[in-house]
Amino acid sequence: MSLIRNGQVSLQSFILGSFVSSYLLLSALHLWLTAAPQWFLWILSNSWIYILAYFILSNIIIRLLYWDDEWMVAVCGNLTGVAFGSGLVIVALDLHGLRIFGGYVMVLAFFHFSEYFITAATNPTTLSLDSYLLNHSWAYWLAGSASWAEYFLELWLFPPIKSLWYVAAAGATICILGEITRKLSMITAQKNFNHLVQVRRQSGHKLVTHGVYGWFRHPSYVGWFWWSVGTQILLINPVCAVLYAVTSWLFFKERITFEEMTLISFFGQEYIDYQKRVGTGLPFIKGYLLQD
Ligand SMILES: C[S@@+](CC[C@H](N)C(=O)[O-])C[C@H]1O[C@@H](n2cnc3c(N)ncnc32)[C@H](O)[C@@H]1O
Repeated sequence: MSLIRNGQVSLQSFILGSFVSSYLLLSALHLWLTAAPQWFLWILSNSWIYILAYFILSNIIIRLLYWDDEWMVAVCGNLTGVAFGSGLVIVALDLHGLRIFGGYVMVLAFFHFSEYFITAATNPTTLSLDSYLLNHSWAYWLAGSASWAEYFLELWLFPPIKSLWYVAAAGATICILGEITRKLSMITAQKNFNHLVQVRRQSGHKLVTHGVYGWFRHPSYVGWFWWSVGTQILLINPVCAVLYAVTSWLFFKERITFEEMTLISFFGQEYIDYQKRVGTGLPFIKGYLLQD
């Protein structure tokens, strides 16, 4: 599996961005940094100033290193990297008591970076800036905004519920398992996986039924469904946990029905036999069954 240039750019810029977590090392060493210039010690005196300064500096470095379409790939890679590294700083230092939110930021940032990176590694011909899924849909970011609003409102009104660390740990575990399932699907399906549901069969498109596709017919949707619900359990957001479960379920039910209509038109009896052997993987979703 070779990695095309934009995949490398994305990885390099994600790593550059995530080095914002160097704050942890530098702040631990600050007593030994007496010879450092005053302005540097001032930046180091406040984690948020350091994060902002690092973000600006890393964007300048990226502007100097990458050109044309590589630049925007690097801007997005760096953005997800800085978010991931900042989340790590917040988790490690429990900044303002926001450890759980920091963990959520790490999960979110890694998801978007890895969507691009795994697409670059497995199906590079379909790779575009959209592969970061940062511009997924207005509904996706509306849902994100609602979850941030719920988190901070409840943190303000009922702070004790936001310290149920074992609930957050269960949410983080669900996110990690969902993320692994989704990425395993992309790696298993390779060029047969596409972020956009195909309505015409591409040459070379083969039906995948092995690996995770032997467990579920829609493993990447299973992974994404549980990942999205897991983010709300991680944030200990009871309202959004229910809303995310219901809206994601409705979304995937409709999408799977449509996708299976196309898959039956591509693969005919081969897909119908596959439907008989393997379930969709999502609770109470049967898919598009011709005999119904
Ligand atoms: C976003 S991918 C999702 C794949 C699958 N629904 C899943 O959850 O892992 C959508 C594309 O995968 C293709 N696809 C779905 N299931 C497939 C399978 N078992 N074998 C090959 N292609 C498949 C569809 O044609 C569609 O273009």
